[in-house]
Amino acid sequence: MYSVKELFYTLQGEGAQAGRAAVFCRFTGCNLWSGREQDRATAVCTFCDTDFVGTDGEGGGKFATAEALADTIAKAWPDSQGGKRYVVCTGGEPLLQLDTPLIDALHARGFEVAVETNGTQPAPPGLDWICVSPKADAELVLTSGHELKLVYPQPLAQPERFAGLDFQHFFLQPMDSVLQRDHTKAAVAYCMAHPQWRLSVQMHKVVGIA
Ligand SMILES: C[S@@+](CC[C@H](N)C(=O)[O-])C[C@H]1O[C@@H](n2cnc3c(N)ncnc32)[C@H](O)[C@@H]1O
Ligand SMILES: Nc1nc2[nH]cc(C(=O)O)c2c(=O)[nH]1
Ligand code: SF4
Ligand SMILES: [Mg+2]
Repeated sequence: MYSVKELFYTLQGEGAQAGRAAVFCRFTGCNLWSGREQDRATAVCTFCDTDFVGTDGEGGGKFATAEALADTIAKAWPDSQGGKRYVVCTGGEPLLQLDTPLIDALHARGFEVAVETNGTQPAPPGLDWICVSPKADAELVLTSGHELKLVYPQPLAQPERFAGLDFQHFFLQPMDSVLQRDHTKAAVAYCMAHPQWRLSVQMHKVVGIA
């Protein structure tokens, strides 16, 4: 059984694949925050910008089998020609639910499968794109992948801690909050001083899409 908060077609807004059309499958639940505002201050991850509680979002629901969820994801892809089908599994924490049967079912329907993860869980084999976003107070177990995307600033998770890990791309993503403009300035300055790192602007928020 898979529990999905929302499922929709949009453009990837973050990281190296920004601008690419994708079906987003947002799984319910996270191991670093309950999702309730009254628990935020005491959570391991306190800056989350996402509602991942329940199954009541656009396209959300409970799916009894990998085939049923993969069919629904395939239906969200347009009929138009060209380009590789792309699905981004996110959440909440997708690696609490994403498993080999679902990856296989998505591959069988012609999808490249990407994941956005906090890196606290091992990844099942076969993923085509792994984005790890470490959180200061959570142990990082997933130390390789395609991109490491650090929300910045996190005083107890400096970029230096992650710069030597086995990733193809290193991004700083300014923390969205009332201080977003200051965070962006700080991230720009860090990337200019440390060219290994690139800036990830959350493009979907700029252009006003989901
Ligand atoms: C909502 S999370 C879901 C996936 C997974 N739980 C994770 O944390 O990577 C998706 C992405 O948004 C980032 N994110 C969450 N809150 C943010 C914020 N306030 N500002 C910028 N990025 C944020 C996360 O670090 C992650 O890269
Ligand atoms: N457009 C868009 N791109 C995204 N990239 C990562 C997202 C996420 O919430 O995981 C996200 C999202 O919520 N929307
Ligand atoms: S780990 Fe990801 S989904 Fe969980 S609270 Fe943090 S940003 Fe949100
Ligand atoms: Mg998001």
